[in-house]
Amino acid sequence: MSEPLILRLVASSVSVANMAGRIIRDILKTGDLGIVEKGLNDLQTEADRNAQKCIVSSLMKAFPDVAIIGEETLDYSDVNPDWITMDQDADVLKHAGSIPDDLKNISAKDICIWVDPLDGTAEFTQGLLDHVTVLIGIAVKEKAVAGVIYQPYYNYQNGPQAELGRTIWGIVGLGAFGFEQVKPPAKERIITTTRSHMDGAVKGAIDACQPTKILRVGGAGHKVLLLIEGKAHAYLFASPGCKKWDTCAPEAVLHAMGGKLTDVNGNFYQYHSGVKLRNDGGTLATCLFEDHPWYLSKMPEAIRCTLKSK
Ligand SMILES: Nc1ncnc2c1ncn2[C@@H]1O[C@H](COP(=O)(O)OS(=O)(=O)O)[C@@H](OP(=O)(O)O)[C@H]1O
Ligand SMILES: [Mg+2]
Ligand SMILES: [Mg+2]
Ligand SMILES: [Mg+2]
Repeated sequence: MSEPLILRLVASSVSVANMAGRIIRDILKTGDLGIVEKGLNDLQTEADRNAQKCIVSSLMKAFPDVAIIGEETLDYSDVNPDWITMDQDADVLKHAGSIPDDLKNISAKDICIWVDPLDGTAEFTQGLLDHVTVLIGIAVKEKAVAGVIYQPYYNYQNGPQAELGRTIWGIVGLGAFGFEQVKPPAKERIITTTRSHMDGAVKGAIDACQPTKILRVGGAGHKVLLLIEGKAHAYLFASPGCKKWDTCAPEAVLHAMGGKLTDVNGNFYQYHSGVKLRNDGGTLATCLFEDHPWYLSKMPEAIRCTLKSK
């Protein structure tokens, strides 16, 4: 009998995220990023385009009845056949006996896959390579239930011989894998936030939490990696900048390991295929779910009102 659909989706997503990571690294090696300005402070490179072509074409072929939404608007008529993979990661498939009951019998029509082929594009163009992640989030009905975060330049500080890349994945109710879970330092309050889009509201919300340290880094995926590895206590971005493809995979991985991601009013985002793309309510994520209410209680009233999710 074949493995449960949720596991096959995650196993395919892990394999295709690894291939997308190789595509990203190959483009950087050419030295020509093919940068297009989609809008103000909003870049797209050949790596974003080709990585998404690889991910969406592969997943569409493997799961033709599932909705897939990617960040980039693309023409899929010229996809390189070498970028289409039907591989399924064997280590993921080993978990077939531990799937939580509510995910055992999901239906393809209830699934939406959210793809950010390259999260941290600005940082990629600036050489801040560890900020880059490939994000594939899987939602069943409105809930983010599984996610893959592939970090293509993990280890790059260790020199040219170092093996690059790592895969983190999780399923809510099963667990999260591919990293060492470390609790954040008890006597500190480290908050990670945007490096590129700081404004009065973002700063006001952070200041209200009286952090001992602020880590300004790129990418929703990278910021959630800082949480799950205990390098930050909270990810706070009191701005409607993130989209559903930024938060679906990170939210699922975080929830799978005991953290929590909501808007700044404490509401969960919804991820069914008809939902609004923009996360109007901002982002508050904590690596320990029990810390979440404290951060919510510190949100200034004016910011909570402005960022009411619509
Ligand atoms: N309109 C608007 N207002 C405020 N902030 C915005 C806006 N659009 C994008 N952003 C922030 O820009 C960062 C990069 O966006 P993306 O994650 O969409 O980019 S990408 O995946 O790298 O292409 C990301 O912030 P970082 O957290 O610094 O990565 C987004 O939250
Ligand atoms: Mg982008
Ligand atoms: Mg993104
Ligand atoms: Mg992107």
